Amino acid sequence: MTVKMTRLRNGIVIVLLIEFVLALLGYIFISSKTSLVLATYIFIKNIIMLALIFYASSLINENNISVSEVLNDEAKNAFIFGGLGLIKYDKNRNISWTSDLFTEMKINIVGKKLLEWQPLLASLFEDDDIKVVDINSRKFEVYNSKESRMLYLKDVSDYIEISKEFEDQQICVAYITVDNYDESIEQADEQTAASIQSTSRQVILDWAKDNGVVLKRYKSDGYIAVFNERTYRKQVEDKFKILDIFKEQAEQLGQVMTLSIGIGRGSNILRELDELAFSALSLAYSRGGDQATVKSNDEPIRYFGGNSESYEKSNMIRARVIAQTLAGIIKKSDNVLIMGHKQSDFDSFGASIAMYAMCKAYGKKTYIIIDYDSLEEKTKTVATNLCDDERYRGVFISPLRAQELNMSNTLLVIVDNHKPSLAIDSNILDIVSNKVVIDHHRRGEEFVELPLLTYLEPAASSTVELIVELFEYQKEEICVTEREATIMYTGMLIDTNYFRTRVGTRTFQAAAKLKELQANVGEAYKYLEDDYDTTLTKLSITQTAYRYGEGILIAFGKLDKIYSRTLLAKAGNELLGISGVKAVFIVGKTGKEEISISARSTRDINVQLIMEKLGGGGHFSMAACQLEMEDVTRAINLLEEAVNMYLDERKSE
Ligand SMILES: Nc1ncnc2c1ncn2[C@@H]1O[C@H](COP(=O)(O)O[C@H]2[C@@H](O)[C@H](n3cnc4c(N)ncnc43)O[C@@H]2COP(=O)(O)O)[C@@H](O)[C@H]1O
Ligand SMILES: [Mn+2]
Repeated sequence: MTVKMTRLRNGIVIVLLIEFVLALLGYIFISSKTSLVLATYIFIKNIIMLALIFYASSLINENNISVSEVLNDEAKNAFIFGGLGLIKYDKNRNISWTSDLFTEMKINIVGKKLLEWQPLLASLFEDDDIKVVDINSRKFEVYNSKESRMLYLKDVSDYIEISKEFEDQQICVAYITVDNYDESIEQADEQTAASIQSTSRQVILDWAKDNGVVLKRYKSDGYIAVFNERTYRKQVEDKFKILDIFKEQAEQLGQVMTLSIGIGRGSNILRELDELAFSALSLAYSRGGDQATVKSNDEPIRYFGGNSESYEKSNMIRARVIAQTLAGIIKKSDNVLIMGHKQSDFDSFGASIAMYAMCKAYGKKTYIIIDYDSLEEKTKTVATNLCDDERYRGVFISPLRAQELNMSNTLLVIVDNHKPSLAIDSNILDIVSNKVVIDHHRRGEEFVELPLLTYLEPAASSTVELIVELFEYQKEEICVTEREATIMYTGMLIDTNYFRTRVGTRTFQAAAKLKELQANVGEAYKYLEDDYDTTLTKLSITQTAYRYGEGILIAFGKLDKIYSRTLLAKAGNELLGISGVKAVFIVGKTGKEEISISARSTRDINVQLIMEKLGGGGHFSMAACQLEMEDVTRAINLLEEAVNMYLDERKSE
């Protein structure tokens, strides 16, 4: 209602009241029948009139009026100029009035249902305070005043465009390196080497030119690139197809070369972008290369690619440098603690034994941290027997005992894992400051804090392989008994699925070295033999296998039976032996509220990426995850979704 109308209404009300008071006074002073009738008549008439006046004013309050009537013409123009609009709706959310902006935009929505016109506004009636919607190709920010049933609209198209442009122009820095470049050149004849150099360079230069990337080569196989967010987003949409283009071109030259890309983004400080990009590149390396890893200040790390299994680097320079650095660190330490992963298996335990032998060669007091309650069943049998060996008196200690030792100049060597959550005891990681990590898993986000030395080699078959290789470069003679060599050999058997997967020439060299150290191969196989009942249980799982897509099998355990993770892994190994099978997933209960999935694959499918989608990890062809739930069927559904997602992502690459 306008101010004038309110004043008029109030004036009429006062007149009616005065009329009634006068009639009442007339009756009091005259006291005649006529004055009584008149006073009663005026009373009833005025009551009716007051009711009508208040009803009419409430109707006026609800009904259509223009901004110009409420305010004045200048305010109306100001609203239109400022891109401000108002929409009034009734209790049924029907639009009862719109401000002049809508007339200007030739939009007539009075009488329409608000949410039929703009369904996105529904959230304004729930939690959201403000929503941005498209109206006639312009963007409007809308606020809902529920009390007055009024929507306030503000045209924010220009602001959104400028802010998008600002975001698009943010700088990203990338390090791009060619994996296996030096090795390929070294082994090639002159002509092929020239083609390798020119082709690899040209592919990267073409990509940079097509995408408006500033590129500078800073070493024979490394480039630094600068581009903006718009270009980065395009790469994300294309799923970094430069990775595949490069790989294909290398294949045409008969070479195994891929790209590793580390990108830093999400900061205005160039130095910070450089640091993010460099650490993203290290992450790409430690995950096996052939991928782009993106690090930003405010978003989780993103990975793209990673579709080839890491291939072995033929030169051993890195192993030699690591061996010498490690020897130096051991010599400087007073004593050494060695720790594998929870549910230690033969690789974790074998690697601990191998590390123990190396530290003893340098005369250091050395302990192996062991948790008998969390040892893989067969490893437990072997570890318990080893305790009786004179050489191992007092060597195996519990995590609690390890925490009690004097830690002033202690070295902690973490083997076969690098995530604190997977370590036998994560508290020790906080107590000991001098740490070394030796592992063959692809690096995940979680990592031991500030190690003195990290030897992470995802191309290696096992951690045993990595440590046995280091033996070669030690100045002191390393003494290993037949039994120790056999345990280490068993670790290699487990992690290579009996030399079927992830084996390279270095794997066989390490196996040969163990044989030289008198490893008993027959005994190693015996360590892994299953009894009759276990074999039947394993068969009961493999029998459930069903096809899920081409070359993929999913099998599962009984819904109410609890299995060991090893058993699931074994069932997976069995199924992978079937011809035409590219990947297998075994789902089973491993605790009251824990379901584990063990995944195995050939070179075609990266099961690590699939398991990562479910919070797990591992390697390209051997991975797993644990889900906190009771229902096996639900876990299978989640697994199928993760497989679909992975296949869709690959299809679109
Ligand atoms: N939550 C996780 N996050 C990251 N990575 C994970 C997680 N859970 C598991 N992983 C890694 O995934 C692979 C595969 O694990 P798996 O359980 O399927 O297989 C391991 C053992 O269960 C299995 N194994 C141990 N003993 C035997 C045996 N006697 N016979 C057959 N199989 C056996 O071998 C796998 C050993 O893997 P390793 O620890 O890497 O040496 C694995 O890398 C997990 O670390
Ligand atoms: Mn291992």
